[in-house]
Amino acid sequence: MVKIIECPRDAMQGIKEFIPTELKIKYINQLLKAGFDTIDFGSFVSPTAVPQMSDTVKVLEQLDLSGSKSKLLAIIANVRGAQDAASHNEIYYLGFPLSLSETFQKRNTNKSIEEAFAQVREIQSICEIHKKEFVVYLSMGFGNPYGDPYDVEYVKDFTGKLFDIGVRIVSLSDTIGIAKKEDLQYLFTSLIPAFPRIEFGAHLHASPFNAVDMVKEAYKAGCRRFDGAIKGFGGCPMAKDDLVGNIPTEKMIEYFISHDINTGVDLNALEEAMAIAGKVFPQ
Ligand SMILES: CC(C)C(=O)C(=O)O
Repeated sequence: MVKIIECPRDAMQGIKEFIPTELKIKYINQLLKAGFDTIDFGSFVSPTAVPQMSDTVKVLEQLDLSGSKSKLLAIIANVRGAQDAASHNEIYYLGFPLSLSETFQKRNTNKSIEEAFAQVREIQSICEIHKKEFVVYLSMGFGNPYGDPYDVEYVKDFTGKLFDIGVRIVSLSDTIGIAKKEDLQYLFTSLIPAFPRIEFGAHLHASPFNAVDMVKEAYKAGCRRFDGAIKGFGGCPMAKDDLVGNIPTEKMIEYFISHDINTGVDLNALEEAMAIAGKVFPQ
């Protein structure tokens, strides 16, 4: 069994033209019928920084969770966002991107890694108080284009610090799609045995041509938690001008089905969601 985290938030956030709230609601409600483990549905971040996500609360209010086995995840970028998100009972996971690259951390949040880590500490305790699960995304998890220090020992050390403050889910995020198969293999096979009490995930960005190969490599290396977005839409608008898409969910599912690996996803409901995606995203 693998956990599939469908990320309409990541797919939508970089689109300049505002997607009508009603259409977002319709799309996410269909995704909720498809049986994904989790839906990364929105973010509690500055509407100036990410205007597309400014209607996250309105969207949340109209989501139909009855009968859905999916859990909702909201991305947050600071303590205030965490408090806002934690006040909503429907939200199960808070997800915080913490960069392994000092340059990207500053560019993305105007904070140093040390300052961001102090926020992680506070958010961890907010999650404990509000009984939320906390997912830390290690952005630039496979290296960075800025020449900032990076190697597997550095990632291990970072993960150890997160473990020490109580974090139990860490998702390695290939923010700009630079991971190679060997990196996935090396990183997951080093981290998973070193931290048996942490659930590791893969939030990959890749071209449609090598997306499935990347998933395959991460799976072989022991990863069981995978983020994706239907048709590979999306990418991080803070990282690059030309977005590198998400892993196309339907391709990932095709791969798992062909290897008899259960995803829990209902293919008919997925197909219906893909039809709506055609209206949500500019082609
Ligand atoms: C917030 C994280 C998960 C992200 O979208 C990324 O790093 O691409």
